Amino acid sequence: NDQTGLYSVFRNPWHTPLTIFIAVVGVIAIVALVTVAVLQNKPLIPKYKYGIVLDAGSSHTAMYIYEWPAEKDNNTGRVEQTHSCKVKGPGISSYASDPKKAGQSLQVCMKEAERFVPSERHEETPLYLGATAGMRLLNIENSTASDQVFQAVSESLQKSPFSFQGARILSGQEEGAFGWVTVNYLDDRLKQVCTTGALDLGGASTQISFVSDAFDGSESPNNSVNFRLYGNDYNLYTHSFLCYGKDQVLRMALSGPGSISDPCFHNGYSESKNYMTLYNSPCVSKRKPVSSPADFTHVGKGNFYQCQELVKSVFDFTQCKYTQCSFNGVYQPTLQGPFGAFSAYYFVMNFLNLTDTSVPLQSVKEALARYCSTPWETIKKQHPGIKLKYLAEYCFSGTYILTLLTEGYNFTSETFSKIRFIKQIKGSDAGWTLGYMLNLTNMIPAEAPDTPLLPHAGYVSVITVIALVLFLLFVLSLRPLWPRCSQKPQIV
Ligand SMILES: Nc1ncnc2c1ncn2[C@@H]1O[C@H](COP(=O)(O)OP(=O)(O)OP(=O)(O)O)[C@@H](O)[C@H]1O
Repeated sequence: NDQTGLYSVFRNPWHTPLTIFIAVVGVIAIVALVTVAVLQNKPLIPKYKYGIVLDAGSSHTAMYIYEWPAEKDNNTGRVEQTHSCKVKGPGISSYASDPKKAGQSLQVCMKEAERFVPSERHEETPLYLGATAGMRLLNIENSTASDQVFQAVSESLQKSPFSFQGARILSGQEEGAFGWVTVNYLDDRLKQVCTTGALDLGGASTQISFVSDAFDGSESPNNSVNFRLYGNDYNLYTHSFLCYGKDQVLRMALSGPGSISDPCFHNGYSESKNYMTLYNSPCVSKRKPVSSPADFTHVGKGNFYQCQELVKSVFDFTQCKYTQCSFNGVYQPTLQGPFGAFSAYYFVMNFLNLTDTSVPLQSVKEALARYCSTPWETIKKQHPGIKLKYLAEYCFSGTYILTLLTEGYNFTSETFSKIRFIKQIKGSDAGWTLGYMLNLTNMIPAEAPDTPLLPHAGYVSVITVIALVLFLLFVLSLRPLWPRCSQKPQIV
């Protein structure tokens, strides 16, 4: 019949119930496969965990909040600083005569932490307080007062909703080593053989830490720290010089020869200062003159080269019982690799516009010499927004930094260019706090964690391509069932 004949002519050979069925099932299977692949392996909605570290330094206390994806505790480079808070007032060691105030001073930052860490995470968030050189000095001077300060800050931190893990003094070695861990963790260097050395300049101590092929720890075991991180063994050289932070060195330089007319301060600078406050530190107490007036006038004369000589006088280069030393008879192996210099190294060199280490060392010194010889009145006019105490000290601090690096640690004009002055790396402050937390939370495994073969997008693409190929093969395998077109026209 005509109607059947017409239908036969225009009928698509694929439109048989079987091919339609195969096609539908195939498409559903691919969609299902890809959906499962996408959903199964998709990163979960970020759920973060938190850790808080208080850095109780000699000049001030700072709070750092770190966060990391909850399911990735063990992966390198995933812990980030999400917030920091500067505690108002001086460092906790300055509250020796009124310890309660040390505890109270932390409260504003702790309240801030309560807002930054989601409340459902408060209870499980570890909170640490580590104290550095200021408390080391107070502990030497008056251990009862130091205990009382710790008692007061611990009581204050126990009141917070976080999981307080204790307050303690870090040894100089820990401070240096954890600073090195922080820099290398943030730089993603910990899976590599070549690491970055760490230079930290605080108010009361300074640390140098680096890996050197020439150092196996045998010559000076006290300077050796061994780590096994991500499957690599590191033998780190580290040393902390107590009293060689920039505030204490300033006292030493002031109480040394030429203390009243000071080449490290600008011409025209003149301030009345108190001898008692100058000498109330174990770093300088021995230098106190037998009979000194209550006050003295500190007058600047702005001369970099004389300042350099004065600063050099605080280092002892006369004794060394090892093959080589930095200063004060402390062993130091040959410098190796790039270095990151942070804390006061950065604050000072950044202010002086001298962070570019591709500039020859001689030109850096000349620039600093020009700055030091600028009259105090001009300096004040040029930098109206800067805290006067810092402003007055930049000439001294810059001179101390260059002298420490070159005369103290033996950086040459060539190796000076390997130093990077840094404040932060990828948004996290360089300093010991991150390394300290990573260590205490066991976040850096000794062995390298297994990494997935492919990134997520690559994985989904591979699954999709394989699914398509399988589907095509399946359809081809059904070839015998395919409807065939008749060779002859159907119209009779
Ligand atoms: N913007 C700035 N300009 C100049 N100096 C600064 C600035 N900010 C801080 N400082 C000083 O830099 C020094 C180092 O500061 P930092 O906070 O790193 O040390 P700290 O932790 O108090 O000392 P330490 O580690 O020895 O206990 C201190 O003397 C501090 O007063």
